[in-house]
Amino acid sequence: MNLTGVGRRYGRRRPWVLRGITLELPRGALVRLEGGNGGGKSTLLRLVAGIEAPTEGRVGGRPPRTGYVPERFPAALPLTAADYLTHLGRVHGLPRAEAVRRAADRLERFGAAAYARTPMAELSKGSSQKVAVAQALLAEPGLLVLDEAWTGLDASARAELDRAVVERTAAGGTVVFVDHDPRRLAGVADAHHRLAGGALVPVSAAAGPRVRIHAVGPPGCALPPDLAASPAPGGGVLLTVGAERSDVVLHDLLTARPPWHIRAVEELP
Ligand SMILES: Nc1ncnc2c1ncn2[C@@H]1O[C@H](COP(=O)(O)OP(=O)(O)OP(=O)(O)O)[C@@H](O)[C@H]1O
Repeated sequence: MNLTGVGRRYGRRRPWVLRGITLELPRGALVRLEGGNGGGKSTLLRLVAGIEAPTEGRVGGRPPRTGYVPERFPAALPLTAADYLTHLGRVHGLPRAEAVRRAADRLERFGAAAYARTPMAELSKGSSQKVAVAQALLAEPGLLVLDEAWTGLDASARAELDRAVVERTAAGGTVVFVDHDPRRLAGVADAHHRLAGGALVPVSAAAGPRVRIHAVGPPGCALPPDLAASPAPGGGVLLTVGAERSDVVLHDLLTARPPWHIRAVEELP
């Protein structure tokens, strides 16, 4: 998906919180956003998740299912944790038995199974945050938006969320996150941007291993969406992607109609 010339302000006479934001969020990418307090990170995440619309500009190509962990999770709901998750599963279109199964599975995964029958309003801050994370992962989203989602989780739940993020991207999902700990998913993120003065500044390219794919397509064929390529000497194109994303990209190329031919795959130093 992508944001083009996006701006957001809360009222015609209010200052712009964000302005001129253009951002590519490719399939399978893990994207980190950072910035100072009040810099507009949560606002940008709400625009990406579709919770708010931009005042100007365009947000396009959002995958069909979005999972979103807000900075403040509205925990005071008149439901137990399991009933809340089951209800959300139903909203996502799951049959009841599958919604019940996934609710139990996600609570178990984040170490919150013991609180399944606890009313949401009685959960501790950390347990409530586990439910917040569980609801975002319920529908195996194609877009996962995490606003300081690790805050308040215990060590094993934090590690589980790290694993869930890597799983989502390996499955071709896009993950966008904000976290105040600079070590969070360090070396795994494909892109890293900083918000400064309402604008987005790239921090650095991915620090992790990169893979270069030399692919040759049938005449006139287009690359699968979200892939940037440079022409290869001798024909075809060269694509450089984060190693953790290379399976998704190769799969997309080989299953394109008509399929691409992969001439070489090389790990970059
Ligand atoms: N619903 C709203 N109505 C009015 N102003 C808002 C609203 N939401 C955000 N803002 C303003 O937008 C600016 C950016 O807020 P935002 O929460 O996006 O920043 P942030 O980078 O996430 O901050 P923090 O690191 O403190 O969480 C702030 O000045 C805030 O007051």
